[in-house]
Amino acid sequence: MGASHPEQELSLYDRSLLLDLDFSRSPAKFSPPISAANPGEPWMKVRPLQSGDFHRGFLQILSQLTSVGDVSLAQYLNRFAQMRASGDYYVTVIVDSRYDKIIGSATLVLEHKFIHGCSVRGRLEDVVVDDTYRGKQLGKLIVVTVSLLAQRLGCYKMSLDCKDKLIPFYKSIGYVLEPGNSNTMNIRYEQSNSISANRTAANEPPEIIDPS
Ligand SMILES: CC(=O)SCCNC(=O)CCNC(=O)[C@H](O)C(C)(C)COP(=O)(O)OP(=O)(O)OC[C@H]1O[C@@H](n2cnc3c(N)ncnc32)[C@H](O)[C@@H]1OP(=O)(O)O
Repeated sequence: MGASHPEQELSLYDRSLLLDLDFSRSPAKFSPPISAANPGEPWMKVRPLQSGDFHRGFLQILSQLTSVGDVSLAQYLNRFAQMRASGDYYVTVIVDSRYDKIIGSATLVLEHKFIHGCSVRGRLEDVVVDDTYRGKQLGKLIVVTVSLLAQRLGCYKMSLDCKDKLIPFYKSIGYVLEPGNSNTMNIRYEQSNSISANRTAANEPPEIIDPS
């Protein structure tokens, strides 16, 4: 596993944003204390998603959360480049450097608004920890990391959708069910006739493919 030229890899966002996050601002309790800068083990790193993470099992770990589908390297790199160019996607991963493998991930998406004086809201998406590493505070570590990042980036609030059984997990990190305002509603669409379904990796713009 691992990319052959990691020094040429692109980072989704500026890694230095993670180094001075103040974990004492989070209501989450860590025992022993850990942070994004010091995750507790020398072989563990918390960092932005990189262009080479396709080869480090990033999509495989997402498949422990939901269906990923048959995503090619070209599709991964195109999506990575789109997210990077937008500046609104903070996909953050935990790496086990002993095996050069992704073991956890969470995404902060920034939603730009006109309301509240052109404010920015954070959305917490796609939280997952590799099943062989669960129960070791890594879920809390990655969620607190992106939640503090949202605060650092000026979000006025951060929201998430989750299954009922995970409510205690998110409550322990400071998320609350707001009375009268805690419903998730969805409408699901057939993908077959959508514009994006017809935009395959082959006919997407080739110039945004990263060389690494
Ligand atoms: C916004 C979203 O993306 S929601 C989707 C969340 N992701 C998933 O459901 C994917 C599958 N599940 C996972 O990847 C993991 O179980 C995670 C990310 C939910 C938790 O990761 P872990 O590394 O095991 O969590 P961690 O060790 O930090 O546990 C923190 C606390 O939450 C509790 N907890 C963890 N998972 C669960 C769970 N499934 N149900 C209830 N409590 C839980 C732990 O007991 C622990 O409690 P403690 O602090 O009192 O000891």
